Amino acid sequence: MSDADDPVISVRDLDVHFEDSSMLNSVTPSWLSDRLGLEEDPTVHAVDDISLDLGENDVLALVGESGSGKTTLGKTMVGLTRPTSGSVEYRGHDIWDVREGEDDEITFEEIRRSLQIIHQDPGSALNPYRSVLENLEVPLKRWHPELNYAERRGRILKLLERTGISPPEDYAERYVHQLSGGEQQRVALIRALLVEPEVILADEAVSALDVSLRIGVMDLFLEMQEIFDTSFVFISHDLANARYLAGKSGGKIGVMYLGELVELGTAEEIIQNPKHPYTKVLQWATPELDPEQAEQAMRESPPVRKIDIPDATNPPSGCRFHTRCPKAREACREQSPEFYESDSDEPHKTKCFREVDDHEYWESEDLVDEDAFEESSTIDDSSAAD
Ligand SMILES: Nc1ncnc2c1ncn2[C@@H]1O[C@H](COP(=O)(O)OP(=O)(O)OP(=O)(O)O)[C@@H](O)[C@H]1O
Repeated sequence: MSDADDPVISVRDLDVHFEDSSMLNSVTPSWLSDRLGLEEDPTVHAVDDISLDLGENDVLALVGESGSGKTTLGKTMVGLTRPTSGSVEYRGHDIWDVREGEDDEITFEEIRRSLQIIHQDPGSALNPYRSVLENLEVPLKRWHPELNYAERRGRILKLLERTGISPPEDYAERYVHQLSGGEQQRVALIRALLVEPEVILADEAVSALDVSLRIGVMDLFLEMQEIFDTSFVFISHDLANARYLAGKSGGKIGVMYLGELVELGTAEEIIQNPKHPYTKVLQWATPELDPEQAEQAMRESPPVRKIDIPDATNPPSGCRFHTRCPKAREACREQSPEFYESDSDEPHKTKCFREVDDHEYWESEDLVDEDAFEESSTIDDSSAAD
């Protein structure tokens, strides 16, 4: 973070829970739920007890498997999802107090403008029946009504050119469906940038792109971040993408597991010196991070126990990863670890008792037997890192 004293977004003790409205629960009468052992109105712990800051011109890459709470955390950070408890502040103002008129020092409109989102499917933010120019005029008309048509067009053409969409006059007249996936994502980024936001939440924004196009779009994010001084919250299930973005921008990687932030640190710390056993699983499942070591590692068992991935409606007691962790001991089942500062030169925090030399973890009984590991030939990469 560029200025630790003045975060743009500040998250404190954040919980976001949902009532489970899955089909099975919503259509099952209560007498049958009882028989099937389904919990009535089970609560999904999408995000639990997370605190973090996002500074100016900062990059935070959130990684973790599907359902770990990345999107929920990101959307709550930009004011799209309401916290169940805890707070999310934009420049010292509780976003939901502002939204509900309890803080009128700034307007909610101002917050909405400052915190933008781009999605995995850029088409969802763009109207397919309008030209690129017409699509990009929408935010400018809303937020800069003082501009006339020629001024709007001038700004849009300049940004198209800057983001590598050339010739801009030609592309401005095209319809969205006439653009490639990479071009659509660039236009979605321009749409977000045109309102001069302070933070852009990019939710799996490169996942749908061909591998060859991903680097180009990530480079564009980095270039735009520098030019516009915009902070990025970048969500990805892929540790390699997270490393690329956070590493090149001097940002951080946050690793999530079952609704909790389990490790947070600079990209190099997370990649070169991972502390949490779950981060080591993600690293194992991302061989492109270090192809030389990966070849050896793939011959060994993955560092995770062979069990069904727990459910966010009923997270395990104590450390949530203890049911899969190869290092789990009795203390992990009984107590929840705090977010301990790791012993390294760069900022690095880990939610694991192994960071505390004199923790009773070290004296408690092992929970793991040798047969409990995945066969390396049968592990499903998508379950480890998807
Ligand atoms: N509106 C909602 N109502 C009920 N449950 C929800 C809702 N939104 C998310 N969840 C649940 O919250 C948990 C976290 O979901 P979330 O989408 O934040 O995870 P994620 O890490 O972004 O996953 P993915 O990569 O699959 O999008 C999941 O169990 C999900 O099913």
